[in-house]
Amino acid sequence: MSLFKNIFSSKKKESLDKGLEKTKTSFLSKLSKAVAGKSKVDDDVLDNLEEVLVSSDVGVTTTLKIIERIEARVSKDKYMGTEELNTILREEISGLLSETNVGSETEFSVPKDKKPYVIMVVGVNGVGKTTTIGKLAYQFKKQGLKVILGAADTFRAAAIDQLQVWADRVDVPIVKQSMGSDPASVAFDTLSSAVKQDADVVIIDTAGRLHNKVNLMNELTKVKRVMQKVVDNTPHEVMLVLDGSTGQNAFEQAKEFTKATEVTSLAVTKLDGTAKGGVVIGISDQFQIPVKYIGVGEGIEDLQVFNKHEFVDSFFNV
Ligand SMILES: Nc1nc2c(ncn2[C@@H]2O[C@H](COP(=O)(O)OP(=O)(O)OP(=O)(O)O)[C@@H](O)[C@H]2O)c(=O)[nH]1
Repeated sequence: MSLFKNIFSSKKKESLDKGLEKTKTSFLSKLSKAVAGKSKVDDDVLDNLEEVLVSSDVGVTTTLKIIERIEARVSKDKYMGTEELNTILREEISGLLSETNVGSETEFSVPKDKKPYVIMVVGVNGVGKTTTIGKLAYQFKKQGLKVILGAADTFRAAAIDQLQVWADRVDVPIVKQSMGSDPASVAFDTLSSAVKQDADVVIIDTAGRLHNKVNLMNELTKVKRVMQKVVDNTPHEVMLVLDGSTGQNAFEQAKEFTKATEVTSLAVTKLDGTAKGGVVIGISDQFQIPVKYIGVGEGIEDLQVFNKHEFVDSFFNV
């Protein structure tokens, strides 16, 4: 590995460790309480562990899966000391994440055979959608790719303004219209402009009003249909942004959005500043949709490509 890559990975690790600090501290302290005074993993310890995982936002279904696996190991090995629990939990969570086809990437990238590569971003207000688009544009631009943003969240003027702020910050072009205009028309203009300018990546912000699912579904369907008039088979990626700090709410939003449109990737934001980072484990396990990115801070560099091995390492390394 080159020196540059080494420096980069250690910076990434540092920022991931820092981002997951609250989740980790809370999780490990609950875990040590769960085994306090016990030398062997028994039914009581497993019950406590179940509570720890559920209260760490791993989600009930995924928690039960993990508990069942540990139970099976305990009954096979006959004896398991509580001091081994951390290692065993780490192995089981790693194993669980390895079974899904997610989180093996380590670098920001877009397929080279799709130009422009079109990402449509969905998610409710306030989850960090605009920030994630800005951070992503920054990463792609850093690689020398030509990026264009489309402000198709025309429902609120603030959404357009915020995207403009990020476009200025990253220094990439943005296509926008006035508030209230047709999002599909903005998407059309953005793609046309991308084709004309020979852009590599297009990121389209859309409104995510969940209070009326039928409207949302119709709107997203229309945006997609209109995009396809300009570039075949677009969007190539529909990315749902979820706020990790909302824990179980993020699960609910994932369920609702996947009903309204075909979501192909997830970004989980605000993992720093929350103890609910376990949500990434549950979401990765339960939705057959890759968590591609995680937000670990408000800064422009604070978006990471989600890698399950790095995540589990950071989670369990004390
Ligand atoms: N700590 C932290 N804050 C974040 C992260 N991602 C976004 N935020 C903050 O979350 C707030 C909302 O982010 P926006 O990007 O404006 O959210 P949005 O989903 O576009 O919401 P609207 O603009 O209201 O539609 C901002 O204050 C961001 O700085 C993250 O990974 N960590």
